[in-house]
Amino acid sequence: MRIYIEENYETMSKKAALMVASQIILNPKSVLGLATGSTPVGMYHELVAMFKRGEVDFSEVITFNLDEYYGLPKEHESSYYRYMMDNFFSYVNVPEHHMHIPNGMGENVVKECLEYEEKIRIAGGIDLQILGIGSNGHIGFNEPADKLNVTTHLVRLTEKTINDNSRFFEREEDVPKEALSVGIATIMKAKKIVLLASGRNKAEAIREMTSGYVNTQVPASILQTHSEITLIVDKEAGALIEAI
Ligand SMILES: N[C@@H]1[C@@H](O)[C@H](O)[C@@H](COP(=O)(O)O)O[C@@H]1O
Repeated sequence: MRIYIEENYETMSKKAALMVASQIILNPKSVLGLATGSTPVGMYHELVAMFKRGEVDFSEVITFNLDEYYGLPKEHESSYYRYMMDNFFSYVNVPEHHMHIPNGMGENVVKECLEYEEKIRIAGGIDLQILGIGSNGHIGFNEPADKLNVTTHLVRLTEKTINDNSRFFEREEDVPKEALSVGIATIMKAKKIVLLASGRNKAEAIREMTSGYVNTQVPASILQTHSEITLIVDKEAGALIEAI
């Protein structure tokens, strides 16, 4: 595992944006796995700035988002579809038919999940997967559990995640209780993975995911078994890392 401990959120975001841009410059047809949450916002804004300066072109890039709330219309201000539009897609030239976000309103969830996996496979798999991390160690919406789902699935969110994510909703009871998420193997099959974390409330999760042990109660810990994983954290999130 490559670990970069950055001075602050801004330098973390710039480094992540440079990694994405280099990937696209080397392979303009790259398939990107994208994350939401507050952590990658700075990276997206940096990529938009690079695009506006003509430093990176997304016209052949294909994207797959990790997850979406179940039962939330995509027009809802807190949907991950809206997040992606507002922070990234509306400002760059990823063709619309190249953008993929799980459909949280599909009538047949099982079919929806199978089709999502199939689309990733047909695209040739993910070249570069961007991840954030939940304060409980979740990646995508793969929540701590005794068993982890391998492929895209419907997941019941934990109280911790509902509480953490309530800041994006008017009231905590408005946070959907379920979500669609790609699975652990969907993530692990990515050729390269970059995980970002910022702030003191991620320090325990980062310590656990770099502990040298795989623990399904900290889903991100499985990333230690990936051969091309880069962790970019700010000083606060990296404060408890013990072994490098
Ligand atoms: N499903 C998303 C994750 O993909 C994200 O990594 C995590 C952390 O979010 P934040 O960056 O806002 O702390 O929260 C959400 O639950």
